[in-house]
Amino acid sequence: MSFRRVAIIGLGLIGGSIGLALRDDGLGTVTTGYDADPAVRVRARARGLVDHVCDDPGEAVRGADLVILCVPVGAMRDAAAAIAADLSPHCVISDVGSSKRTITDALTDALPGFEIIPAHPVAGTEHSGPDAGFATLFNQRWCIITPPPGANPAKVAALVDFWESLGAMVETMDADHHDRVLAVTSHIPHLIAYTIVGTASDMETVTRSEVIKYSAGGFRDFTRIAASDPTMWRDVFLHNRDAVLEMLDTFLTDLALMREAIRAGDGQMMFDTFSRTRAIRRSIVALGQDDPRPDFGRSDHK
Ligand SMILES: NC(=O)C1=CN([C@@H]2O[C@H](COP(=O)(O)OP(=O)(O)OC[C@H]3O[C@@H](n4cnc5c(N)ncnc54)[C@H](O)[C@@H]3O)[C@@H](O)[C@H]2O)C=CC1
Ligand SMILES: O=C(O)C(=O)Cc1ccc(O)cc1
Repeated sequence: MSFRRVAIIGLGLIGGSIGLALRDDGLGTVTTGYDADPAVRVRARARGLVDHVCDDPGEAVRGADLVILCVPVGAMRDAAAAIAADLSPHCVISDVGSSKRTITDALTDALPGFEIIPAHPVAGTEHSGPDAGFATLFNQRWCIITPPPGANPAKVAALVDFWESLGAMVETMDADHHDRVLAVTSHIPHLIAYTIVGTASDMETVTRSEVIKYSAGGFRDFTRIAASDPTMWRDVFLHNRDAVLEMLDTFLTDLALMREAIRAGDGQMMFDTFSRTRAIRRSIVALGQDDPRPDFGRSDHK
């Protein structure tokens, strides 16, 4: 089976990118969309993010065989409740949220009896909103699908095909495992970036203009991440709390070891750690998993 009518709820960076990628896929998929913000709907129409931008969530999902919720993690439950009465009984409900356990539970609660197959494209940028999306966002990027126990295998396979048709590479895993993996590979790195940029701007002995003027490559990379959407990231930390706290404890232990090595002048410890981490970066590049977007990995990008 394949999805002929796809409804996208939330027409920001991710929803808009899915709509644009579907427009370019040549499969004739019909797309509808809705966003709670009227100004976003205006921009979505102007950019042609979907074939039909609707002013009502029910109208957007009527007749759809795939509905994808592309709203902040904390808005998933309300977005699901707003479409419940208008969903076709056969349709698949999915999402793109950055954490998976609480979303799965919220969607299962809000939409009893529907086929819910959560997903997370591990692809994005620090930009958000209806002008941020682009059709190639998912090319060669991973999309993790977290089918709940008992999910219909044919519908899971159709969702895998769907993401592959957008250019993604697909992996399936359990929602709890997803949340622990992403806590360490995405959520804590964002937390570190938000914190270090905040620390630098709060310092009394270094002025804010010096921070901006002399920011070296590493700090500039942190400022890009720390420019990510505050609503989205607040929701990620509220919803992936347990996994983030668990990984954060491990990270703080390692950071304390590093502080001790610096205090004690233990160059060997630092050299060994930095050599190990350099090897990880080199494996990512060798696998072609560094960012394929032009200029994206450069320290002087905007
Ligand atoms: N930004 C990124 O790099 C990535 C984000 N994600 C996930 O994708 C989801 C969407 O993120 P973005 O597209 O970046 O956010 P965005 O802020 O660009 O777009 C979200 C849109 O949802 C709309 N919205 C909020 N509540 C709504 C509701 N109840 N009903 C309908 N529309 C509603 C907002 O008006 C906004 O236009 C989030 O759950 C996020 O965790 C996943 C991968 C990457
Ligand atoms: O901009 C970046 O570097 C990102 O890491 C984008 C991103 C943000 C959230 C996700 O759930 C997945 C990818």
